[in-house]
Amino acid sequence: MRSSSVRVYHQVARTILGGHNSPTSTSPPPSSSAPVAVIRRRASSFCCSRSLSMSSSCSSISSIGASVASDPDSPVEHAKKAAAFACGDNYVKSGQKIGVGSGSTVKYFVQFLRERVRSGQLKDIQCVPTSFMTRRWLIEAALPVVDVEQCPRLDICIDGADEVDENLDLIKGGGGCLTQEKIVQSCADVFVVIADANKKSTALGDKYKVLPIEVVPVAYIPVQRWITEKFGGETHLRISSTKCSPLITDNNNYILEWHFPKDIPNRDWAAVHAGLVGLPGVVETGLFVGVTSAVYFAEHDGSIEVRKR
Ligand SMILES: O=C[C@H](O)[C@H](O)[C@H](O)COP(=O)(O)O
Repeated sequence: MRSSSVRVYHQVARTILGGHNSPTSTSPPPSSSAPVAVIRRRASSFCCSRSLSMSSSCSSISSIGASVASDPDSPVEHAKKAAAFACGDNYVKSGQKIGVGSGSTVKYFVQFLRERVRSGQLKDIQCVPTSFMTRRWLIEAALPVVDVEQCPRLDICIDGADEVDENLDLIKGGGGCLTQEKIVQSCADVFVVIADANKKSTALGDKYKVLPIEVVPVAYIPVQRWITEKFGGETHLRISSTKCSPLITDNNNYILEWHFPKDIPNRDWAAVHAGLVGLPGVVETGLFVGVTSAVYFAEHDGSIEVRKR
């Protein structure tokens, strides 16, 4: 099922950036049949927010950079912030239990929560982070932090993505946080994504060439073999960009990067995910299939496009 779209234009940026649940906002409240809105802020250039570098010295390992430290005044960062604030204004309400994703776009969502709580527009929220870094950001913002042990049911989860296809299915895990992200997303009634427009594609793999897969360390070699035998393609162990060792996840596991074949049968990513997590030693994959309610894209020209399932 493809997402649908309608365009709505908006000329006043402060409605996006400032007005909590503003009655003048042109973004409609979410509903299953609501159209997609595009909120036009301003014309601007755009650049990629994440770099991916693969080691060429060894065919079985790869390294991946964390989010590149971007210029906070760049057009893309302004657009990411606007997308995070617009999403927050449309979905977040007082009293909610909120899953908070990971990555450079989610950092603006934490900023949104801090500002709205400080201004008194949001009250009595509880935040469940999906990574060490997000937990730190929430603590530094003096926001109430809990975990899924205390809050196993969440009203909403808002997260970033590495690729979003036309069905709003996702590849996630570029920052290595996929397992906690999947757990928190699965606890939430509604899951919404905020992402820069470079993440938008027709089919998974068009933009983001690898699927992150978290594995128990002792199993990484057999899992690599099984993936290649069962599904084709190649897998590389993700190596830390700051030490000469594998990247260790928040759960003390490794990440495999699967360069999957282009011809996944029927693009049945749910079947691929099920096959992968059935392999002994595989903890989770970065595939988020059929779970996204809406995506707020930070567009190249500074506008926001909202796609809903
Ligand atoms: O593991 C990392 C997460 O899946 C992130 O949400 C994803 O990589 C997007 O990050 P960013 O907003 O920095 O592009």
